[in-house]
Amino acid sequence: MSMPQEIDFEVDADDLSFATLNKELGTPSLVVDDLYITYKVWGGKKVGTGSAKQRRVRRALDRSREHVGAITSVEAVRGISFVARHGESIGIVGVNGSGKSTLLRAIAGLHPPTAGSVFVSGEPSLLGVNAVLMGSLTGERNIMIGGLALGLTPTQVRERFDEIVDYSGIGDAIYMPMDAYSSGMGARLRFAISSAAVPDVLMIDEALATGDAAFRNKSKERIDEIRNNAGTVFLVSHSLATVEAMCTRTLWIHQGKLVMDGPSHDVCEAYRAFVRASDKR
Ligand SMILES: Nc1ncnc2c1ncn2[C@@H]1O[C@H](COP(=O)(O)OP(=O)(O)OP(=O)(O)O)[C@@H](O)[C@H]1O
Repeated sequence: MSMPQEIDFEVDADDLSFATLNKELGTPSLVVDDLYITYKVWGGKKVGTGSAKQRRVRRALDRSREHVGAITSVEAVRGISFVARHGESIGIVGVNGSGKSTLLRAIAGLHPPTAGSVFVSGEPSLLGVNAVLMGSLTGERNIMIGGLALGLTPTQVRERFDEIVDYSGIGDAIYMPMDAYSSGMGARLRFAISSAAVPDVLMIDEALATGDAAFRNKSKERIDEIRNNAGTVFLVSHSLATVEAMCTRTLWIHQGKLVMDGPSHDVCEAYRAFVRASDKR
């Protein structure tokens, strides 16, 4: 799919109608203020253009740079600002490489901002449960690891163990290494662990995409439960149907920028139209 360099209908944060979006919502749970995340990639740059002979001469004249290696900057998130409130479930959509996961990881505190800030009220719980789980270990061990990452004590994890296994519905597979799970089984267990603590801020990255319809219904109930307990849920997904079903509000990220922020239906419609138009080009 070809991509335009810039999208010309960028939304100015000042124009957003928070009054409509946040009707009956709680106080802010998260403030992202002019956030920039830049990755430094070593050796990612093209060595040079021109003929092979020209490149050899250039390398001969520039030995020191060759040994140091080139550094390429990837600006994955470029000046994103928004406020999330208690009781909101927020979808994040955008094409591959638009910066969705990077934004989520920054919210979880896994990436320090290059510039700007992320303020979180209360305990931002997920904090990378996906990141801490280990495929070579059994589901049972991963429940303990994930539970501890959520801030539960070992006793609390043991108390909730049966409930997490029941919720995931994976049965005796819990005693097998997670590497042996199908993607759907892995997604179910990750979701069951991530949401075990009814966290203040739950972040879900594609985890629901592989679940079946029954599991998606269960996930929606759990998301609603977290929202009813004044939590905030973020969901990154390529499934617009899932985002529309689960999220009250959606952010559309493109080339690291926030291009639209509003009710899920409106944003998903606009994004669908953009993808259709891009496909035709
Ligand atoms: N660890 C990394 N090191 C260098 N560049 C990275 C790293 N992770 C992501 N990027 C780059 O940052 C940009 C945003 O990537 P990100 O994974 O956040 O996008 P995404 O919208 O989640 O994509 P997808 O839908 O494909 O999962 C891309 O250009 C990607 O190549």
